[in-house]
Amino acid sequence: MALLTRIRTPRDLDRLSPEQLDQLAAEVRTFLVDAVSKTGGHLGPNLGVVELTIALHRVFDSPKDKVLFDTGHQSYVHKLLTGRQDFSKLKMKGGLSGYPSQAESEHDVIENSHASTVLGWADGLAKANQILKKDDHVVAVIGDGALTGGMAWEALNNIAAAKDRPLVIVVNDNERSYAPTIGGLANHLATLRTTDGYERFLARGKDILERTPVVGKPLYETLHGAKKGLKDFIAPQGMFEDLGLKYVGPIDGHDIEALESALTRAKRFGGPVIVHCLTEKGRGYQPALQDEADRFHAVGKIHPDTGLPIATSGADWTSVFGEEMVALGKEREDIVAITAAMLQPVGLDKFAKEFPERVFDVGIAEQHGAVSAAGLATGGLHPVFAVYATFLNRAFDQVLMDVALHRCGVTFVLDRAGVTGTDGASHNGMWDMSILQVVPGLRLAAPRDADQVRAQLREAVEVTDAPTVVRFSKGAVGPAVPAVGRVGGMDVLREAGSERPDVLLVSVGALAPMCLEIADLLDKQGISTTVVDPRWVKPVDEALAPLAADHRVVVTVEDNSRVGGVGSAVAQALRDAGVDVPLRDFGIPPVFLDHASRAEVLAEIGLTAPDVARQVTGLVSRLDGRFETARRTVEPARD
Ligand SMILES: Cc1ncc(C[n+]2csc(CCOP(=O)(O)OP(=O)(O)O)c2C)c(N)n1
Ligand SMILES: CC(=O)[C@@H](O)[C@H](O)COP(=O)(O)O
Ligand SMILES: [Mg+2]
Repeated sequence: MALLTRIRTPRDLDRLSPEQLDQLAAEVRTFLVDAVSKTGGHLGPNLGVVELTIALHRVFDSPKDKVLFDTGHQSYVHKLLTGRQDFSKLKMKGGLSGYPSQAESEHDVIENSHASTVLGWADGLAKANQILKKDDHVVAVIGDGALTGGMAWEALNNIAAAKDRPLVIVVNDNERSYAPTIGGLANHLATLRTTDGYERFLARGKDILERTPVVGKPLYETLHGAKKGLKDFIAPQGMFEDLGLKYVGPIDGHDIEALESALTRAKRFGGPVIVHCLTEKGRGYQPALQDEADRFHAVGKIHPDTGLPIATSGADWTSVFGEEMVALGKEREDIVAITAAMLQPVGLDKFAKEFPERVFDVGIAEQHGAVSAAGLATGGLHPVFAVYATFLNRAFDQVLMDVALHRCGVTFVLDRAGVTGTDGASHNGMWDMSILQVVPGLRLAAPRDADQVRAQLREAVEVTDAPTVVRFSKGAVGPAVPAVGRVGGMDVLREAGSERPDVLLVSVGALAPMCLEIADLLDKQGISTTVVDPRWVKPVDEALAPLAADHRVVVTVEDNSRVGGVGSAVAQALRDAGVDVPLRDFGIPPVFLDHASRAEVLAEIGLTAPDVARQVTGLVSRLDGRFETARRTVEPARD
């Protein structure tokens, strides 16, 4: 690491020779494999942008110039070159974020890990520079996958309209999201990739012609002057040029010299320009290159030399869902599946293998996924759209106004619901049970264990006139939590065992084991508790209000924002039923959560059994004066 450790700021790159730059790239790759194999992270994407990021920071002057990354998962090299080389706690509490972080560095801008937003940011920054007459440059790096997102095209439409507004767009084209990127855009990029770039031709032609000054130079000027016809003839630039964007490329994204040349030309262009870079996800690391599934897009801890996972997790929520989908697919031909470029991460890979014609990868296009689901349902099928909870946020209007308004039988399966933790604020699935509360007719299930995932998925796909949602956590599925009874549609997980029970504890989804632990802790305080799992949290079960009336306190516990979540809905249901029982709702506070493990985040926000039990004990004690009694008995002895 002789060179890498000497790079403290991007300006330290300026003095390096071409040979040293190649050595630096090799050192960065070695560092990435060594560090990320220990912590887990986005190894493949970052191995693919080593030379690109070095060239970017040599041509542009961050932080004066803004170097922006779409999704941000490929910003590890950027961090290494901007003074952050301790990756020992990557994505861990107190360690580096796995994405850009303004708190970490003045070189970082976009912290949002949701794809396809970088061009919007860049458009705004470029407009600000123009109005404020700042000569700062804006360069936005967007992957071929992120380019399939609708917002990217909304931004391009605006960017292309301003021919005089400098903005450099780098398309990091590695032909993959997780799997190969789908769609017409991917095909178009492939055309551009295979065409012998006009720029290369021009560069070669210029080199030859300039060596013959008498004839060459005037001839070069003539050719350059006729470049439109020449360009179309030699290398059709397709839609980017048709949109009015200057296109530079395709450029070898692993050739620092070629990259610097293209980026320098783009920087000087004085308007919006696209630099199309061809890169290789996982480059330089054989295990990644051999991994056809996703080229080590996001890995856990791995053996650095083999790439094999160190810890193999047991059954997880995702695989339980994926297996039940295959069973359902065999039973019902109308069941089809949708993914937004995440077939394997959401567990649809087995379904796709079994029913290749009944699964649709729409690209990173959740809004389109939801609307096309409305079309599929209207056409007589039952689509199951599997998506991470946090990514459904952007398709809220489509769920509301296309799926629900038209009473379409569409099932949304939200993986990574609740606190995920290590991917930072924008990855927590903490908003779905709030924003979806307002969707008329929508039914929302939160399974508590594997059996309930299977059961509630089956119940969901039976609904043909409204959207249904099944949401579950990230990672290993918890222990089976059997019901001991039933009230209305709700499972009773624990009887209070007393005539006038103190607490009705409404347990939501995967927090069931924690809720049973809370009941045990309350039991030790002489507080009797009934624990119920509503299973379908929206609409609130009609039996809940009468059941609450038989208790002295209602407590709800959910892995979702407290604001507008299940607790709020239950409180409203009690009010509507005229049941005047105190309610205390426990959930995630309305804040952005810093990256840490799920357990660390839950502890930080007080969503643990001891924390909840302590607060409920205080509430019950205050209710019946026990607190007063207790205080009197502990008053200091009179002297
Ligand atoms: C809205 C949204 N949907 C899905 C994801 C999950 N995701 C993260 S990276 C990625 C693939 C990105 O592909 P690309 O933009 O080509 O970047 P690469 O990893 O190839 O560098 C996806 C689908 C996301 N971050 N945001
Ligand atoms: C950057 C991105 O959005 C995905 O790669 C995400 O980080 C994957 O999350 P999981 O590791 O939970 O599948
Ligand atoms: Mg890509």
